[in-house]
Amino acid sequence: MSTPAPTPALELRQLHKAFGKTAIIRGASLAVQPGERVAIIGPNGAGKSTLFNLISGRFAPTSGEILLNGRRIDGAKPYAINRLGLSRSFQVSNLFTHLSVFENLRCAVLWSLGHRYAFWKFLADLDDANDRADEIMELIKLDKRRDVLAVNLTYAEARALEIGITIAGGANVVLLDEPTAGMSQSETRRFMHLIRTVTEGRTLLTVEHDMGVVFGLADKIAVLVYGEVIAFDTPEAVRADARVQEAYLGSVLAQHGGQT
Ligand SMILES: Nc1ncnc2c1ncn2[C@@H]1O[C@H](COP(=O)(O)OP(=O)(O)OP(=O)(O)O)[C@@H](O)[C@H]1O
Repeated sequence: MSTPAPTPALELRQLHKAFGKTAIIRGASLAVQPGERVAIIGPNGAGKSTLFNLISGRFAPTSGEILLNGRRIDGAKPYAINRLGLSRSFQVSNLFTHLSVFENLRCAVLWSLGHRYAFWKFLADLDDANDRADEIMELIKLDKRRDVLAVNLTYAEARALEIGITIAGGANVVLLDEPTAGMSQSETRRFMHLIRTVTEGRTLLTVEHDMGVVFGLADKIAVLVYGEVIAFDTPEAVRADARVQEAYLGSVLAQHGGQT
């Protein structure tokens, strides 16, 4: 008897999204297994951000299904999806700039515990939240910057804090939108290592334009072209896929002098 296939951590089934009469996502399907790191790539305007907005609940799909750990979430509100274990990176500008690194993390932990309304529970959980904030701070390597206000962090540090906040609630599916955008090459290399550490044991979905990051980080790559997933496979298989070469990757590799 064969063992049943595991429930995907995240599954898209024939997802469609139109803005007015313009179809942007056109039957996208994808099944991401628990613990996989997946990069979504594709030409400008292919619908990558729209897909993230659908998964995280910012937009409701026109049709199709989204399942998180086997449970339908399409059309659910972002906070409800977050409570079910999916977290999306916030932009740096969403940090509390005049709180310290530690305070930002503690706020995120407390928010995820759902104690923003009950003050007595808030106090009881403060110790736990402090411990958890300390743990995350070590994980994102900002423990030496504990009391620095977010406004005074370097760009890369702020992005690390953003990722810390993203995982503060213990989400098992993490969406990162261009995590290394705006970083130097050496910062990018360090940051890839940090993303690996922080997402260990979690499922990661990332939109990324930097092919070095894509091929260095992802277990699998999903290629989105005109709102459809035209390939979903290992980096080696995607690189060798003739349709991908033709639709997208050929031109990207040419721009990068064939380097990935
Ligand atoms: N809220 C919206 N209303 C109308 N059109 C939208 C909306 N959001 C996105 N679009 C359109 O959907 C298309 C896909 O945009 P999207 O940002 O998802 O692509 P992308 O693959 O993330 O592109 P890029 O790589 O350039 O960031 C674009 O033509 C965009 O103008």
